[in-house]
Amino acid sequence: MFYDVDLHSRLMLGTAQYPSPAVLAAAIEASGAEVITVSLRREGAAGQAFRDLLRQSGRRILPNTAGCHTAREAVTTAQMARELFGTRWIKLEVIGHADTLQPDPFALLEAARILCAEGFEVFPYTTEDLILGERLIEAGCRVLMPWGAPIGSGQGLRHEEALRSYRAHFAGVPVVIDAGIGAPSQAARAMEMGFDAVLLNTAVARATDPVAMARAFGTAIAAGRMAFEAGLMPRRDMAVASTPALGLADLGPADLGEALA
Ligand SMILES: CC(=O)[C@@H](O)[C@H](O)COP(=O)(O)O
Repeated sequence: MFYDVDLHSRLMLGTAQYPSPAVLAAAIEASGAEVITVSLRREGAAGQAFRDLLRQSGRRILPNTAGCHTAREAVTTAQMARELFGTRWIKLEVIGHADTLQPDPFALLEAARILCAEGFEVFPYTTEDLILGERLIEAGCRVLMPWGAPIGSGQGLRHEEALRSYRAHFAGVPVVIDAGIGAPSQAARAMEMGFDAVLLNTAVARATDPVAMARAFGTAIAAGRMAFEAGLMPRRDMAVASTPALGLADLGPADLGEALA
């Protein structure tokens, strides 16, 4: 449940950097994603044609504030997005660092407070910091989106242990891994760890065949979730024989002699 919306697909797909609008449309279709995210600043919600393409996809649109560097910019962009797309959903990105594209935690929290108070349903792109997560919840966010790795890096779950703690700490909150996912196996891993969804863009848009890659991600994410729900076996440090010893002949020295006679 993401702000009282139940989704079947746990993949949220970005719409930037595709080789053509036709490939984007086909990738959305192949992915099975029910939520697509669009950047107002990067695409400039790029004209009517692009918006029409997104609407025709029939998917729920999650506008995002990618490219914003201050709380003020992000708030204004969110307000524009609400007008343009007629949605209260907003993926809130406030970038603090040009190299790492990592979130600015202070500006993020400031913007989240303002937007939640204005009735927005905020999906905050955040680090895996637990205290920041708590403050975002206090501000009114009902979803958290920690990064897997820096945007566009394809590194996967860079701080897996921290993300594991994050998942456990916010057990009752929908948590989406956002950014840095490079391969379907990494997305499946996130799902196996119990995250609620994965948001990604570059790995599909920049694939040699974006449509096939979108399908691969959709399948991997569904499989990862299925594995989580099936209950993964505990990881062990030592070997444990998988074949039961029960019922095996107990060939002591005497029996052995007989058997060989
Ligand atoms: C599309 C979008 O919202 C990005 O800012 C997002 O965080 C995706 O990151 P990747 O491109 O690394 O998947």
